[in-house]
Formats: sequence, C-alpha cells, structure tokens
Amino acid sequence: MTDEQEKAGPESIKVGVLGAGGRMGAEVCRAVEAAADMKLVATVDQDDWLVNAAEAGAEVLVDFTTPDVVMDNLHWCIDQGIHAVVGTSGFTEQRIEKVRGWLADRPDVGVVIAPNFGLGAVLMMQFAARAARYFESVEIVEQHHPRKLDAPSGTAMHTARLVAAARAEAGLGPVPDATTDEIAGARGADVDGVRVHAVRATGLVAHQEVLFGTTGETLTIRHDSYDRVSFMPGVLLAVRAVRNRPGLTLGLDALLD
Ligand SMILES: NC(=O)C1=CN([C@@H]2O[C@H](COP(=O)(O)OP(=O)(O)OC[C@H]3O[C@@H](n4cnc5c(N)ncnc54)[C@H](OP(=O)(O)O)[C@@H]3O)[C@@H](O)[C@H]2O)C=CC1
Ligand SMILES: O=C(O)C1=N[C@H](C(=O)O)C[C@H](O)C1
Repeated sequence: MTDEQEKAGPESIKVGVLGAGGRMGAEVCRAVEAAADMKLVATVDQDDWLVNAAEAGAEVLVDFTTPDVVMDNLHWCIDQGIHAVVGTSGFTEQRIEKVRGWLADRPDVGVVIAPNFGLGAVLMMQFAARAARYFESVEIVEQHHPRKLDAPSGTAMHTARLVAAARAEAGLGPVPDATTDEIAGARGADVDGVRVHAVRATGLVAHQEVLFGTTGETLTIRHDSYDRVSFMPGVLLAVRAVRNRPGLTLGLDALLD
C-alpha cells in the first residue's frame, strides 16, 4: 500500500482547500499533506468548480480566499453539509449573523471562523482584552505585506472590538485625544472608538502592536508572524475539531481551552 492509499483510510479527515493557489492556501495544502490523519482530496482556485470538492468527498473545506468571495463559498459549504474552517478576513457582525442564519437550517454542520490562526496572535488578543480596562489610551498598529487586499486586517478589527468591549464593561469613556485639525487618515481608522493604523511594506508578513497608555507608563503587546507556517498548527487544530463542533465557533480560543 502506498503512503497516499494509507492516508485515504476511513480514519483520515478528507480535506479540501479553497484558494489553494494562494499564499495561505498553498501552505495549508502542504500542512494537510504532511498530517498523518488527513488527506487532501480537493484543491479549488478561482476558475475551478466548487462542486469538485463535494464530488471528491471533502468533509472539511478550508477557505483562504478573498473577502468578496468567502461568503458565497461558505453558504455553499453549509448547504452541502460540508464543515468549514475559514481564515479569510472581512467578517463583520452582519456577516456573522448571516452565517448563523444559514447554520440554523443545517444544525449538523460545523464552521470555525478565526481572524488569526497563529497561537501567539490569539494570546496577543487575549492579553490585550485583559489589559484594556486598566489603560485610558489604546491604539493598534497592524503591519502586513503589501499584497494584502484589506485594511485594517481582520486581526486588528477583532482586537479593536475586544478592547472596546472590555473598556465599555469597565465603564471607561472615550480614548483621550485633543486632535482638531487632522489631515484625513492621520489618526488611522476608528473601530468602535479604537484607532487602528495599517502599515504595508515589502519584507513584512503579519505583525501587530497594541499600545496602551496611562499616567506615567505604557504597555505594548506585540505579535509577529515571520512565516505563514506559523498559522498551520491552528488551522490543523480547527480541521480536527470542526466535525465535532456543530454550529459556529468564532476564534481559536474555544479550541485551545
Ligand atoms: N486567519 C488567518 O490566520 C489568516 C488569514 N489570512 C487571510 O486569508 C485570505 C487569503 O490570504 P492570502 O493567502 O495571503 O491571499 P492570496 O491572494 O495569496 O490567496 C487568495 C487565493 O484565493 C483565490 N481565489 C479567489 N477567488 C476564488 C474563488 N472564488 N474560489 C476559490 N479561490 C479563489 C485566489 O486566486 P487568484 O490569485 O487567481 O485570484 C488566490 O489564490 C485573506 O483574507 C487574508 O487576510 C491570511 C493569513 C492568515
Ligand atoms: O493577509 C494576511 O496576511 C493576514 N490576514 C489576517 C488578517 O487580516 O488579520 C491574519 C494575519 O494578520 C495575516
């Protein structure tokens, strides 16, 4: 029996990758192929038919495509009864509500959507949420490679929402800022009252700083992904978990506890 035949055994999780030719998709294909308990059964790119993934028997589809196509992909997966692990950015509250609606009709299907699959990034967000109540000032600086399509990053948006929620719970008011005469964009984007700055530069992969300030001190929480391999343990963890987690799981946090 060849290695491939052995991996196709009934115990293997049959995985398809959407956006397989992209930077993340290609890395996911390599990680799935290297995993002893998974088999890569379908790779789908822009001009391929999604139905091929269903015909190939994919049980879990991993989506690293683009914010403009991910919703159609996800709707199709749920309709087909295929579990989904989604890393693609662009998930607003409205999008999440739509996904919940689709899942209400297919309670057997599991979907994991994570703004960041890097373990360090997940901890960075948790630490930021924990620190938020103690500091009157906070700003987020995300830094990425220049071929990234969206800004601010999904990670930065998610962090800003977590920090804003923690501030609100602690009864903190608006972040102090006396700026009046501002050139558009100079103070970054306002995400739930938290300023987010997006840097794009060749040489970067994915990085984020959360800068907190209060009287006489600052705290900086920083995470760096230097290589997309950093996201793979989180992706594989989600692929292994999603079949046994019907409904929507947001973020890796619940899978790490
Ligand atoms: N959650 C996380 O941990 C991470 C999330 N990301 C997110 O993942 C997404 C992808 O990032 P990245 O890999 O760098 O981007 P890429 O642009 O390298 O990859 C996107 C891929 O999707 C393909 N694609 C476009 N439309 C479709 C479609 N309809 N069906 C199938 N495939 C399609 C593209 O093909 P073509 O090139 O032909 O258009 C391309 O190969 C982004 O939203 C990014 O923010 C990235 C890193 C980590
Ligand atoms: O496009 C990327 O590269 C990344 N996208 C995700 C995001 O938007 O947060 C995750 C990570 O930052 C890498």
